Amino acid sequence: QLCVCLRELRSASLMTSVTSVTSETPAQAQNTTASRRMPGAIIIGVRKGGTRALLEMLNLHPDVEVAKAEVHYFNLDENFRKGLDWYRAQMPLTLPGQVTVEKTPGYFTAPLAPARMWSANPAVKLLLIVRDPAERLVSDYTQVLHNRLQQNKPYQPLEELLLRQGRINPSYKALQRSLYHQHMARWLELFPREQIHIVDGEALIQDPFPELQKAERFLELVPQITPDNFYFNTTKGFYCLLSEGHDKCLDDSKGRPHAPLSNKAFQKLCRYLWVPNQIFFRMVGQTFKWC
Ligand SMILES: Nc1ncnc2c1ncn2[C@@H]1O[C@H](COP(=O)(O)OS(=O)(=O)O)[C@@H](OP(=O)(O)O)[C@H]1O
Repeated sequence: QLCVCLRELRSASLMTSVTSVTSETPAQAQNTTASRRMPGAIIIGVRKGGTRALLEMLNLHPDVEVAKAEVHYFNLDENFRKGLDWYRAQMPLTLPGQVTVEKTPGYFTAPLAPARMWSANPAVKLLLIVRDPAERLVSDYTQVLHNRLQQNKPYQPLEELLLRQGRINPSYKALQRSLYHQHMARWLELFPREQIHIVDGEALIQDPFPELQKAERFLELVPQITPDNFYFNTTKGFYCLLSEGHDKCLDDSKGRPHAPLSNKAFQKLCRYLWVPNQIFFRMVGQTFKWC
């Protein structure tokens, strides 16, 4: 009930600290004080990896409250300058014992994000959802293309950006974001490996429940999410969420048809990514079935 109440408070954007009205002693009342707390866990990336799905799925747990919008605190200087009080104010109301989770996929590739996050809270738990980096690149391009089309801006075909004189163009930004080992190395300089939980993005699409069970364990939550929280929506082509009689699918920006890329160019990309992927697998002690 408190959880439902909190959700209402959050959507009404009320004050930063609210005490429930009961006939408790001040100490008991303090225990039910809802306030905006620093995140106990952050989904740091990867962009287009399934970060929104993971956040919404974690939010099924009654002891998890999530920041609905991406906060971009540790990656954008203009937000970072606003300080930790500003950051905390972006968080949802929670009760003691609940875990606050935020997701900003831009953190993973931002050079300064690991050190900034470490100084804010070296004990914060990190979640990284990964996906085949070749597919991720195409999805990344598709999103940029969609935004440019909406703003009537010119755009280049993917193949033109990805290839220069028939070879993979290493300065293409979306390709750099897919070199997971380079970014991961920076996080592992500061955070111990066991403080970073890696979620398999493809597995989350195929069958979300087992991935959520692992995430619950990592976050030391009492298991509460069940297979009944998910159903496959044939129209959407993805699993959607069921909770307290409500169902929720992610919006149409998730699962868009990907921009075209010739099979030949895609194979070149896969070959290019093979070594970086092997380095990443070794670095994290986990392997994935990527192209
Ligand atoms: N259940 C469910 N419903 C819809 N979409 C799902 C789901 N699970 C994972 N995905 C995949 O999430 C991909 C988008 O990833 P992100 O949310 O990380 O994107 S973003 O970086 O925040 O823009 C999105 O990628 P694309 O298919 O390339 O659009 C989806 O494949």
